[in-house]
Amino acid sequence: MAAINSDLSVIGYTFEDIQAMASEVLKHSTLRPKIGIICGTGLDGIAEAVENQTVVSYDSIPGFPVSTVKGHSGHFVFGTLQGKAVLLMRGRLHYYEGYPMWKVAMPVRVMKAVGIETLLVTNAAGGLNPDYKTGDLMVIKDHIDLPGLTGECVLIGKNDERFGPRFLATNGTYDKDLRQKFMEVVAEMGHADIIKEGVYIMIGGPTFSSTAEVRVLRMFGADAVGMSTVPEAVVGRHSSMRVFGVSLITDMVDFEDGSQFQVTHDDVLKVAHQRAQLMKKMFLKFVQFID
Ligand SMILES: O=P(O)(O)O[C@H]1O[C@H](CO)[C@@H](O)[C@H]1O
Ligand SMILES: Nc1nc2[nH]cnc2c(=O)[nH]1
Repeated sequence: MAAINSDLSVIGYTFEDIQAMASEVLKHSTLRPKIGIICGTGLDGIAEAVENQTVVSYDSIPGFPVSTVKGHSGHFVFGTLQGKAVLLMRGRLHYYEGYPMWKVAMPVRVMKAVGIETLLVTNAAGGLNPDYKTGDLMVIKDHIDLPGLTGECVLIGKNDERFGPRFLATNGTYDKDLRQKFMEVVAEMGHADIIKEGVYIMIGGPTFSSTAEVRVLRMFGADAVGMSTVPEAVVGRHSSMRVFGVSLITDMVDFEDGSQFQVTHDDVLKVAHQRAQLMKKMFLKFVQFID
């Protein structure tokens, strides 16, 4: 593998680095999945449903970063869901862990090189829309890339056209058919009451938002806030993948000055675990409809 970042005119991993990592991952399985799933904080229950599992630890892949956050275990899982080959990431990378933005989403390029065409992303998020409740699911219809708007877009740096175009349109990032199908699946399962569709805003973290910040995020038109997903979705689209995202609302953010409620990561994990089984069932049904 080429030395990572040895050429300072290149920000990030070269095309050859990514191909080498994908070859390393592919050595572990004869499956050739076209569906990739990134599990959000505490949301890797779906991995339990994967049959014929092969696990590939991130630290066994030369040059691959490791996840450092509780609730993100740090490996790929190959296997089948309802007979369909899938590749799961149990553990994502976050900007606040200290990784530069281009590194946060590099696993999506590895997934693309492995053959993934449809990327399903989950996350835990704080509810900003006052109509939402803890435990609701929000299908992401659009996002606000707050780091991107302030100069930390995931695509900053020299662009290799083999990854995708220099300039990327990000309207329509979240595939309309997939969104509709997920909503239908959830409604058929009798859970129409907990499913919403809304706008996800990414903040850098790791601080949860102050009350004044929450007001700004709401003014921007966001329905849920979190610290991930957007770089992955943008790189997914840059790689011509179909992208779908869903947020589990793990807490309602504090709208009132002087509120005593202060969310913790353990609160987030608790709600994620409470919803794990239901989300697993939803994904089992949903993947049946993905080509
Ligand atoms: O976005 P995921 O990885 O699901 O995790 C969310 O939960 C963590 C905070 O508890 C943050 O990392 C936030 O982004
Ligand atoms: N309030 C809040 N809750 C979350 N749950 C998961 N991520 C977040 C976040 O960024 N803010």
